[in-house]
Amino acid sequence: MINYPSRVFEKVVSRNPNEPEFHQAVKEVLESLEVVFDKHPEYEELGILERIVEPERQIMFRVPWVDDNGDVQVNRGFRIEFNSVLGPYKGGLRFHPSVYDGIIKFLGFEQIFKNALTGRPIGGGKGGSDFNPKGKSDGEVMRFCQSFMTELCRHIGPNTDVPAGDIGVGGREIGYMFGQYKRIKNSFDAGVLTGKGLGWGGSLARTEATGYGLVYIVEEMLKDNADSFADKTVVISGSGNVSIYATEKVQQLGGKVVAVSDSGGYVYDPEGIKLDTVKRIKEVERGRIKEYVKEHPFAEFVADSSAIWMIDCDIALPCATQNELDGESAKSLVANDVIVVGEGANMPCTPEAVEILQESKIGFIPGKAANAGGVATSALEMTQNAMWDSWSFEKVDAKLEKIMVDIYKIISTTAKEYGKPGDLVAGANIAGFLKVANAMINQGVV
Ligand SMILES: NC(=O)C1=CN([C@@H]2O[C@H](COP(=O)(O)OP(=O)(O)OC[C@H]3O[C@@H](n4cnc5c(N)ncnc54)[C@H](O)[C@@H]3O)[C@@H](O)[C@H]2O)C=CC1
Ligand SMILES: O=C(O)CCC(=O)C(=O)O
Repeated sequence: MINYPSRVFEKVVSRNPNEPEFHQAVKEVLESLEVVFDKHPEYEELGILERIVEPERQIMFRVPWVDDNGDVQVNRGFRIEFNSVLGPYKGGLRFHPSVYDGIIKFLGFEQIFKNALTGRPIGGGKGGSDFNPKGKSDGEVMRFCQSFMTELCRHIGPNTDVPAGDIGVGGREIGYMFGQYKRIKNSFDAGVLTGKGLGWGGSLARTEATGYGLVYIVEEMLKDNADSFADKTVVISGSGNVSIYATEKVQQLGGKVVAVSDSGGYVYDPEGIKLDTVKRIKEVERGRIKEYVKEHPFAEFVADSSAIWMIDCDIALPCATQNELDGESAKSLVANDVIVVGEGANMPCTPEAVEILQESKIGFIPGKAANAGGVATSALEMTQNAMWDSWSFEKVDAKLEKIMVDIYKIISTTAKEYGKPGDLVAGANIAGFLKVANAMINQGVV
């Protein structure tokens, strides 16, 4: 007879057809949990898995807006409120043309366990739209965000569901959405969104948090092996929020980042990436990374973003998007004697890549632990909002660092306890699951 997680997985596939990313995320978690059910038959008796894979609520809505030519455009909006057993639904909004319910569902599912690992009282959710902000004017982005929030505001609130940014959603978009929420509700509910501007309820260090947090947890793993980032050569994909601030922290710790990318390709700068240039191109001009080589003649641009993993390095940090690092890329990292891969993005490594990296004994930290610093700092922003207070950068950063060190300890200890020492995928999935499952038992069948 097939075991409990496999039976639940089969049902997930048949009830959610054509959603391969969601299947991938669920499969990885359920496979890790097989060892848990031998010790805890009560989870099966209470249908914990059947409930955990089913979102509490899924919202899909029309987002009509008018472009600069006066033409009406229609996009799809999504919010998937996955699990609120630990606190209000919490997770970002992604604006990208690839968005459909399968992507939002995989991200929302990951968010449940990630948020549990942070130790903060936050449930899991995610949302977004197939709107493509690339090439849109500020006015178009504003009108889109206002229309998106006109519907979303019915479903969110500081104690209900608290969205934030993700791919394609940064400070500008959060500002437009907050303005529209406040206008409709006639209420300055600072805690309804995180990633806000510093002058109106945002937290210092939230912008930096995901990238910094990633580097803190990787540094902790290196420390466990009597090593550090100093003098390490590092490759970081993407050149958005997570990548930029991971690069900044690696550089502060004495490492050399030699390559970053966007969906058009990567730049390789053997002298070390000049972060000021990347910040200007991406954060101010909203341009393409290939512009970098115009200013730095020793750098090279290669119009193939996936080839970034062929570059010789010590540490690889995928910080762009799901499934960006496949089996071939993993083989190349192994051949180049990489020592650690830390996932800054959500599910950036394919299952085949994870298997290859783990079999080769490369230190591997999965996204739900490695990129948890962003949402953890969002929770710190919610705390400050609830207290009508704002903390210094140093205070928030110190809390973030401690949260990341604690996550590393929890996931490595849990992996050992369940007979899988060094397997941080299992450690993260099991530790996150136990916290959520036990709270679900306490709260009854709801
Ligand atoms: N922003 C946050 O606080 C958090 C983000 N994440 C995850 O980190 C990843 C990146 O998110 P952000 O930096 O916030 O988004 P962003 O929109 O600021 O940046 C995304 C970057 O990835 C690049 N990109 C997209 N597809 C690519 C590809 N195939 N190859 C190379 N580059 C590609 C884009 O050009 C852009 O530079 C996503 O997986 C997101 O879910 C995870 C935790 C928190
Ligand atoms: O800060 C947040 O709530 C969102 C973070 C996020 O979307 C993520 O962890 O993937």
